[in-house]
Amino acid sequence: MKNKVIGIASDHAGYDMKEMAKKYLEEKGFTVEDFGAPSAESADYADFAHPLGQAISGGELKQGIAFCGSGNGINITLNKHKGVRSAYSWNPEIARLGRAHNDANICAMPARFLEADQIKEIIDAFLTTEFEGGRHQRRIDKIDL
Ligand SMILES: O=C(CO)[C@H](O)[C@H](O)[C@H](O)COP(=O)(O)O
Repeated sequence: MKNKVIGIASDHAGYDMKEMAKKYLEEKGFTVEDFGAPSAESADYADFAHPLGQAISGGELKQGIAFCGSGNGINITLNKHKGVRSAYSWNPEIARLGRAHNDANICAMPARFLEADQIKEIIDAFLTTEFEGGRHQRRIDKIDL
């Protein structure tokens, strides 16, 4: 398990915010493993979500950040992977709750509906919040089929 490594993925619609977030995370001292998209050229979110989901599900990476235009497609795809809990995070409080209550291991955001500063705040909330455990662990234990 790589601890200070964060996986990141987007489609074309999330590409610019992915690049921005990658730089922000690197400035904070994280190593970022980029699963694409490689550019803002039209692409399909599942092609980049699945490799990130596999890395989290397989235990190779502990946490990830993901973007698509609305955030829906990439979030839906990531959550198909066993053990992945991708929280659809459109503001910092939702991201904080995703960690505190859901032990989310991926933070998925709607790139076309957020400014860069909002995304930085969401990432900060996601990365600095600990899982509370207790009753929330019992609930999480019931998620995977
Ligand atoms: O938001 C998305 C999926 O939930 C994608 O990022 C796409 O951008 C969206 O589906 C719109 O597609 P388009 O090819 O960018 O018009």
